[in-house]
Amino acid sequence: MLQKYETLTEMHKGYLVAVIRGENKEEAVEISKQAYKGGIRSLEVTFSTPGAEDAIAELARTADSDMIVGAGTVLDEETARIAIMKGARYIVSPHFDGAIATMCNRYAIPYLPGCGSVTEIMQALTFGVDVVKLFPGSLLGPGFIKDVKGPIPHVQLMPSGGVSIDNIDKWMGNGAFAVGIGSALTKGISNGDYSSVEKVAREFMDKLASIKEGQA
Ligand SMILES: O=C(O)C(=O)C[C@H](O)[C@H](O)COP(=O)(O)O
Repeated sequence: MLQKYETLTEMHKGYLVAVIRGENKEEAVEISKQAYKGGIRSLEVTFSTPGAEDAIAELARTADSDMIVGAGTVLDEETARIAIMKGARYIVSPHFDGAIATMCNRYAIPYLPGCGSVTEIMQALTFGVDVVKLFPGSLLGPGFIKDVKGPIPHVQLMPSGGVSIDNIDKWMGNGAFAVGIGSALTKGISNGDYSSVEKVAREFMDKLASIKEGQA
């Protein structure tokens, strides 16, 4: 299978995408490692982190084979190219940008652009996007997915923004492809102690397992 589709398949299977926003490269790497220890395989290192490209390079270099390192908050195609060259396996942005889509297509890297309307979603699909990020998820709400999948059943949507342990079942129940989790994962960090990230990641993993069990 083309690596692009392996990446998306793994993201769907793992279901949780950790959105990593650090004060610096070291913090981004530490949060990523803790999230991975807690069971989350997909790590989206955001470019709001100074030195994000170095964090991506380090994680991609040392990654266990099942770690999927991607780049988030990618605002332009130049940043997308840097991230891809450093080893990012997917690119996420808060908005849709045709130039980023074109750059990602050139390297067969999945692009997950943030969209908040059906027009934006259709524009993204037209540019070859396979999975659209719903952003901000907290404003759109889980029902948005079901509503959009009425007229556009083939669309794959990954909400990000406001996803928590208390609403993940609703996102899943409405057909989300995967979910992005940022602040819920890092809110317990205090005084350089990052162990809370592993703990919260485990709680998300447990919650996911119990939702899946309930569905079976
Ligand atoms: O900028 C991007 O490309 C993003 O991926 C934005 C993130 O999805 C949200 O910032 C995460 O939101 P919270 O989980 O509420 O912290």
